[in-house]
Amino acid sequence: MKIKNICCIGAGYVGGPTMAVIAKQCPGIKVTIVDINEARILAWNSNNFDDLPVFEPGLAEIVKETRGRNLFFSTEVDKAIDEAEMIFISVNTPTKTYGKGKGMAADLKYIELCARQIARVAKQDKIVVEKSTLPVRTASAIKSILDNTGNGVQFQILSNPEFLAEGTAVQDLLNPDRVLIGGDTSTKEGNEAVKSLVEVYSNWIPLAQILTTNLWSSELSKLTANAFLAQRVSSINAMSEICEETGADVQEVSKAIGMDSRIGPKFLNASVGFGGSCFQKDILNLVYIAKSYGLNEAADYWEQVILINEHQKNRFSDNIVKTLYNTVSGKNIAFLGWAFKKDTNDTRESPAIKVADNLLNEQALISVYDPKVIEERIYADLDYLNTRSEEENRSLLKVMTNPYQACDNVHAVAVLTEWDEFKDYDWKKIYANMQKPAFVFDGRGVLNKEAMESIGFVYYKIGSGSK
Ligand SMILES: NC(=O)c1ccc[n+]([C@@H]2O[C@H](COP(=O)([O-])OP(=O)(O)OC[C@H]3O[C@@H](n4cnc5c(N)ncnc54)[C@H](O)[C@@H]3O)[C@@H](O)[C@H]2O)c1
Ligand SMILES: O=c1ccn([C@@H]2O[C@H](COP(=O)(O)OP(=O)(O)O[C@H]3O[C@H](CO)[C@@H](O)[C@H](O)[C@H]3O)[C@@H](O)[C@H]2O)c(=O)[nH]1
Repeated sequence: MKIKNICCIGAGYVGGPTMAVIAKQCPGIKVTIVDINEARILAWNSNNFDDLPVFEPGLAEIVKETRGRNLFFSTEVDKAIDEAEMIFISVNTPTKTYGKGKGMAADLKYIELCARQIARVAKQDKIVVEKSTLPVRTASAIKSILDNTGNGVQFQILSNPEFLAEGTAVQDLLNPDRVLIGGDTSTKEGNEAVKSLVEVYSNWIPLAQILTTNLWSSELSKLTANAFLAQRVSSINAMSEICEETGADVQEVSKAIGMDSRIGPKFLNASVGFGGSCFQKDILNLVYIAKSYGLNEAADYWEQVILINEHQKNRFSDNIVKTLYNTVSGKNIAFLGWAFKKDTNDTRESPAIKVADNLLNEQALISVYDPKVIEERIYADLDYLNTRSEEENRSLLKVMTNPYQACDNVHAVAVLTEWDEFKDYDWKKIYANMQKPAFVFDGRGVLNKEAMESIGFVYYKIGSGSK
């Protein structure tokens, strides 16, 4: 079937950019993104393109080009489902916070609601595409709901996991390493559905990069990819601690091992820990799946990736306390960066949150500057932890709109996100206005050690031994 009308349920970090790029590359397809969150849809429809709910380099330009042409944002979910031949489900699948599997399993309630809504509304055959990241075998649950509660129309389920990384979403979507499409390859209808989606992507992606598999391989490949990526970060972070004790430098070690073509140079940056909405959630989900099949050794193996990540965040804040003469009570610490990585306004699972919480427990006073994250978000992240009252969070932590103000008169500066602009600051000016000795804790390894030390800073870089 040649697709002319696509609906995407979920206008978030994945639904928004993914569909904007499909609309750009396929002017003949009408793409409607729907969401129950009215404020979010309003923001996507804003005439001020700085107000779009997702910040991604290059995204505003694409929305400007396509919105109103063949890209539409709406809260009319039923209407968009009814009109579309192909429906992407791109809703959130967070870690469960209640009941069986609490803290590990993926919460599929939003997925199920979408399936039931599609079944209720659909009056013609539809192709339903899983864009959200899902536990392996979710497609069978979606199919069961659709077939048992639908109006007798035929549904084909495809799995089309998204591999974009935030901050580079537009580039990743325009030039993906691969697109993965899983379908029911045992039936003619299943194969035809796969072909329809391949055709959509083939408008801009070479066929050799569009991989088709069975449904379960596709679903599991997404969890596997994230587990492998996060494992690399935890592996290099585990080495960073050994580097610090032995006088090795983790950046030199990364370079040395990355030049081995079997290892490769990417994803070897030691850091204060990985964040983002996916890695932790997806690995916990994988661990839960393995446990549910009784595969305890496999579960323990992958769980270690999370444990090292927790350790890395705690180790960073512990080092700040230890270095500041074992007390930060009443001391001012500036945070440069709150987002979980550069070039995004997303803060989900950002290591900055845990590091701040640890330091606030030690009664530190924190001033935060992030070029893209708004004050409201920072307080919401802290309040969500429920460690202390909202009033206390607001009195102990201040959000600044100017980095020099954030660093004014502080005892220490901590770099929590690798924003490029941090490298270009007037560090002499920052030094002059700080308490002495002036400490810098570089959790991202972005500043130049020699330059910082020559200004006079006591400079600590993650994974850099001083021995
Ligand atoms: N964020 C990423 O970089 C990324 C990358 C690849 C895959 N994923 C996966 O994609 C999925 C979506 O992630 P996200 O970051 O875009 O989430 P998000 O929270 O930014 O967006 C999800 C949206 O779905 C909406 N929604 C939920 N239930 C709905 C319903 N019944 N009807 C209409 N709208 C509904 C929410 O209001 C929200 O706006 C997740 O499964 C995630 O694991 C995320
Ligand atoms: O060498 C590295 C690489 C990454 N990170 C950190 O790891 C986290 C995740 O980074 P990244 O993977 O670049 O961003 P995400 O947007 O979380 O993307 C991941 O998660 C998405 C959601 O599933 C997938 O689609 C992507 O392929 C996968 O890279 C961030 O906190 C980074 O700072 C490091 O500390 N060191």
